Amino acid sequence: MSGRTPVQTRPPVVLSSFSSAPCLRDRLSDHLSTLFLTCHMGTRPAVVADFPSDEVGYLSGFRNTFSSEAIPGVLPQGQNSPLLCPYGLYAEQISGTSFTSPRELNQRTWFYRIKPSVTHEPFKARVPAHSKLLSEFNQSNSSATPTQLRWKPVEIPDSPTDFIDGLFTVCGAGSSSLRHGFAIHMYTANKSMEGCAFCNADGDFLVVPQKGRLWITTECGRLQVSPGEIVVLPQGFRFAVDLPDGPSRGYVAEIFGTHFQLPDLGPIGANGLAAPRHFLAPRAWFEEGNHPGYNIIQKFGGELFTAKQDFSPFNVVAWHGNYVPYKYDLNKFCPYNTVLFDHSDPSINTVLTAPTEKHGVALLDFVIFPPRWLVAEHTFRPPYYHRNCMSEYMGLIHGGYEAKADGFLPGGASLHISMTPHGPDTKTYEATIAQGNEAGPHKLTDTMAFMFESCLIPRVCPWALDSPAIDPDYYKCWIGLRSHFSAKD
Ligand SMILES: O=C(O)Cc1cc(O)ccc1O
Ligand SMILES: [Fe+2]
Repeated sequence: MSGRTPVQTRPPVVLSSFSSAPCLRDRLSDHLSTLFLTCHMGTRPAVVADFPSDEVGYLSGFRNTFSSEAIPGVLPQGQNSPLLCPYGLYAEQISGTSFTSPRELNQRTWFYRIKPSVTHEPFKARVPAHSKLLSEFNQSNSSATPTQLRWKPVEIPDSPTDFIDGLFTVCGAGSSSLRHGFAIHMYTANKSMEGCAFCNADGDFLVVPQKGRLWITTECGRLQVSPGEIVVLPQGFRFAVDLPDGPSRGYVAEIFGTHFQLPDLGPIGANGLAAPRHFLAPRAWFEEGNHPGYNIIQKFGGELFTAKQDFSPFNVVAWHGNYVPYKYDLNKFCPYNTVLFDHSDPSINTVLTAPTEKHGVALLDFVIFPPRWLVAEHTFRPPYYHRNCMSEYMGLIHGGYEAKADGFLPGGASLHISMTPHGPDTKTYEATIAQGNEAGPHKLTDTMAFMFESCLIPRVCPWALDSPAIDPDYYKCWIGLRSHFSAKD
């Protein structure tokens, strides 16, 4: 993938004309990357040329402690908070866990930035308010329903809509203010965010783009995320989403009070599933100069607040720490499965898990159903019929899903809440039985479905239940299942 395609991304930044210190860009040393030079030499163009390519653009590893500097020598050595930081930068820490969290869980990052993020006018309720975001679920704002729910892909709007305006909550449980729970959102958007950055004070976003790439600028640097990849934007990070392809759609899981981890591998061993080195964090990248009227849009308690400032928040010249945004390519996942008989539980393909305090019980598991070989003998190979104490929200990135012959489309979704029965539709059942025991090895191709699975029971938002995308006939996909019973086998 080339990261060098010119595209309209961030709006122009007016370069500072009053700085008494030499401008940072005049102090670039020779070995700066071309990438950096493109963005920062000369008068800053209205077009930012490129986002990083996967080959060179990122730092690799899950939960590593990273260091990154856009100008060599900027990172203070030997301490976090020198009286004067190199190049006259401000030191600022972002804490993703309490100061006293155990060391193996503790997450924080130090930013070295041109101005600290506190330099803004007071937060005010955003006008117009966003009416379709929730971060606390109760009887007054959402419904509990045990029925099987399915949605067709939501239409992408014609009117100009950016990532923030196009985000809407589907369902969730718990509360961001009690630091326990989750929300599932979708977004449909068609234009880049302009003159503003988003900051989610409520929780971490795990974004699953289904259509259209997302070019995401964060305080740690920039990430290019394509459908088939996911990105985690942790609580409190400021970010802006550009849409180089225009119309875009995707899914978002938001978790309150915890962060994602890699699952333990148990008897699988030391390797397999998602490899730590395939998680990619951005390299330091910054914008310099004045930007009058820049808005920070903060989601706090599910409501949006805005604060004005006169500079871009993407002014971090160097950083170090282990609390970072990151992306992961689902095609790099190494799936495990049954090799002789029976159907493995879907937990076998967990990419990331957000734990609760109960061992083995997830606040939110992110599980995928990637292309893979099916080889099980004398086995009903599609997902079994089941009821689960956990709740299952599913989405489809591309292709088809093995349990549904039709009706579950890329960009669509389903929700099977705790103990609600579900499983393969009638067509899938009949076709599988028709193959008989002689089915040989078969490769599932052109598919990438996923599931957000939670121990909490989500309530569904009224606009999701009333949506024109809801499939009122979903239950009919099972109604045709006939009795094959015969008292004599
Ligand atoms: O319901 C679903 O389609 C998800 C799912 C898949 C599977 O292979 C086994 C159990 C399960 O819940
Ligand atoms: Fe299921």
